[in-house]
Parts: sequence; C-alpha cells; structure tokens
Amino acid sequence: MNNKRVSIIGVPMDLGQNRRGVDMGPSAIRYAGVLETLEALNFQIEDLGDIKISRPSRGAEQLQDNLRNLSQVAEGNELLAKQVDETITAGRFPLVLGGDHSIAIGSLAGIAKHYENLGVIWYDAHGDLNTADTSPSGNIHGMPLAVNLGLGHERLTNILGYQPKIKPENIVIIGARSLDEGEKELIREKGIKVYTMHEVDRIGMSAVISEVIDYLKERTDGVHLSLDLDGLDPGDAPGVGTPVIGGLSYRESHLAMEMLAETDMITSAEFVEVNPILDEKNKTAVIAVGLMGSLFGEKLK
Ligand SMILES: NC(=[NH2+])NCCC[C@H](N)C(=O)O
Ligand SMILES: [Mn+2]
Ligand SMILES: [Mn+2]
Repeated sequence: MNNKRVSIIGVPMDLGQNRRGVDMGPSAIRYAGVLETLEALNFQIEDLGDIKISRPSRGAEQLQDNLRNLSQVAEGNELLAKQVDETITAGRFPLVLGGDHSIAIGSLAGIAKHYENLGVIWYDAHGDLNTADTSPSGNIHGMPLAVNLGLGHERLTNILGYQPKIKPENIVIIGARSLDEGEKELIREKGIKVYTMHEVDRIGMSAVISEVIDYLKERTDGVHLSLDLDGLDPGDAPGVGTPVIGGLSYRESHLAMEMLAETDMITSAEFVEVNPILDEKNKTAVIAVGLMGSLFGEKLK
C-alpha cells in the first residue's frame, strides 16, 4: 500500500436488511484487533469512530416502494459519503467497517468523485445489483452496486449530487454464486465482468486475480475493494446474514489479498456484513482483520 496514512470509519448500519446484529460489526472488527494489526505493519492509523445511524422507532420500520428503511439508509450514507470524501481530500486511505453492504452506497459516493475511472472489486456471493423493481426482498444491501451505476431511487443514486459513480466496465465481481434474474440481465446488458465460483474452481484464484489485476490496471486510476464476508464460505466465515454455501475459502481469500497488496493498486476498502450475533466466538471478525493484514502487506517472509 502506497498510502501509509489510514483512517478507519465504522458504520453501524443494519437497516439495509432484516437480520439484527450486523450493526455491531465495527465493534467486533475493532475488538478483533484491526488497529493493532495495521499499526504493526507501520501504518499511521486514525480511528474516526462510527457514523451516526438513526433508528426507526419501534414498529415504524418501513417497506415503501420495495425499499426497506429508505430514509435512514439514505441519511446514514450521506454522512458516510461526506466523511469518506474528507478523508481522501486529507490524503488518507479510507478503511470502512460495516455494517451491512448498503453502506457501499455512501463509501463509493465519497470515493468515486476523486477519480476519473474508479475500479471496483466486489468480493461477494451476491451481485448486489438489484433495484426496487427486481429485488426479491426490498433489502437495500442487495442494491448498492446498481445504485452506484445510477440505477435506483434518487435518494440513493444522487448522494453528493452526481451520478453515476462507477462505469460498468470498471467493475469486477468475484465469488458470485447467488444472482437474481434481474441481476443476471443487468450483468449481460452492461457487460459487467464476473468471476463466479465456476471460474474460480476452473482456473484457480491465482489466475483469477492475475486477470483482474491486468484488466483493472489498464483502465482505472484507483481501485476500491468492497469485500462482503459472505463471499467466503460460511464454513469459514459463519457470522453473516445471507450465507451461501460453496464459497471462497479462507486460503483463497488470503491469496487474493496478498496478490492485491503486491500491486499497490488498492486505494480504498470496505469490509462488510460481519454479524457478531450470528458468529462463532467472533471468528468472522478475526478473519476480516486477517484479510486486512494481508491486503496491507503482511507477509510470512
Ligand atoms: N450484501 C448482501 N449480503 N446482499 C444479499 C442480497 C440478497 C438478495 N439478492 C437480495 O437482493 O435480497
Ligand atoms: Mn453478499
Ligand atoms: Mn454484498
């Protein structure tokens, strides 16, 4: 990592989906030792604390137009976008801790305005490419990538007043194994590059990441890593709200992070969907911190 100054931003957001507890993800990740791990690698760390997420009053949770808790999710993401924007302006690397994946709406809004051609690596079992029209659940955590392409409700697509945030050809999805029909159509229509589990099994993670690096290197001026812990197999990372069997292994994931670290191409990152209530002794948060260590250059020799 070129930038030695890192700002940690916690986002205790659980309103983008139905399972409570993922709002405690930032605490669980801090408790698993994120600051100590990065400090040991000689990064200068600043912890900006948590973004304020307002809670709908009891019984007032809303599913309006197939968008659950739209106003709280939009407000939280506006605050996050501003914080991330200021962090990059200050010349620091934003490391965002979730929270459910709806927070990628705010983080990318804050990041993408600093780049002409921001690349995005979406490490996830899911595509998160739904809109209210295609979503089977109304959960906004299944929509952030579509929102960043400028598709979806204005309150989400227009955060910080510009859209789209990302170009479809600058996105690579890795680890997909659960895609809804509307998402598959969008992937075809926009020509989004996807390495499903089929490709990972077929050519191996090493070849996948080499291809991803070559692909993004020639077309982007910065790369954001959005890592959903459910991209990993639930046997390894059980503390997630929407687990899907047959996922990326712990070892494949470390290899991916190490190969990315060697290229110095990652300019911002977020680790999301850690839900300590569903976890086993904080294992998933510990894995998240381990992966951050590899991403930030930890080596055995
Ligand atoms: N970030 C996530 N874990 N997303 C899961 C999304 C699941 C499903 N595709 C939905 O839209 O409801
Ligand atoms: Mn997911
Ligand atoms: Mn996701």
